[in-house]
Amino acid sequence: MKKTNKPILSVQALCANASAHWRAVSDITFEVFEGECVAIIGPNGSGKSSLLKAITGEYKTVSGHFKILDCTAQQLPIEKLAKTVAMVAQHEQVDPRMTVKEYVFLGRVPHTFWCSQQEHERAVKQAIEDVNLSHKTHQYFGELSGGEQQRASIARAFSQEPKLLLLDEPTNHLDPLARLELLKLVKQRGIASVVVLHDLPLVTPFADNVLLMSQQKMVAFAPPDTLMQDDFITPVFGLRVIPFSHPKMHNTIHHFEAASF
Ligand SMILES: Nc1ncnc2c1ncn2[C@@H]1O[C@H](COP(=O)(O)OP(=O)(O)OP(=O)(O)O)[C@@H](O)[C@H]1O
Repeated sequence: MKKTNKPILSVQALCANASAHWRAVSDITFEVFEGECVAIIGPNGSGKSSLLKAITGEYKTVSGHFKILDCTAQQLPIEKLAKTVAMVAQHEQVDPRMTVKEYVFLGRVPHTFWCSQQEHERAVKQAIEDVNLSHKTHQYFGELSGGEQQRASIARAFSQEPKLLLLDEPTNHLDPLARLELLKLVKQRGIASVVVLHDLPLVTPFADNVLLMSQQKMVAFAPPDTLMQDDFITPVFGLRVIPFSHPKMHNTIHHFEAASF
């Protein structure tokens, strides 16, 4: 279907360097529209985190470009960029002596001079509720379990109320139900999101489009039903895809097994 609105994120033939001697990602082209979720998949070391770092500007664009809200990184004022994009990295550096509330409040920093204290409080409370951490609001970050820390980081990103959410392996440390709930919540929030996922069975129910990476390059960008096929998955992951119909939902779900068995 042809889309009429402008993408929140548009990436065209992007190549980015981590340092003068390291090409982090090459030949990346994809778009994310409002309310859409894109899953980035690929084996360890295929460049998924590097791609997110290229989009946040941590890695230097050497050719091609990316646009956020139709502006290049140079055109977007830093305050607007801070309000627009929220990122949860794989390993967040958080002061363990902050309470959950103090930490989630950091998501409000880009909005400091634009919203009332009431508005900040509302956004923080809602974000903490959304990730089911209300009962830990006043607990220190360092006293949370790994999964709870992960949820607090997501709440920090939600409280920022961004237009674009970048999540690097957000389901790490989460129990099976919490994984499903988190991805459902990201979808429900309706924020354009780009999410690195290792858990392949979660991709089809969650993602509108999938970006498959191998050796720091994009292999394909397509909807899950197109991409979750042996032609794409086996050469990259060494896995065979077994699609079958969900007995109640009547949609396709995918099972994966080693191609060598
Ligand atoms: N600054 C750098 N200098 C040299 N190599 C780097 C640098 N940054 C990343 N790499 C390498 O680039 C490759 C891709 O790293 P990246 O973290 O993007 O992979 P990934 O797909 O996110 O992996 P994982 O699934 O294990 O998290 C890795 O082999 C990594 O060692």
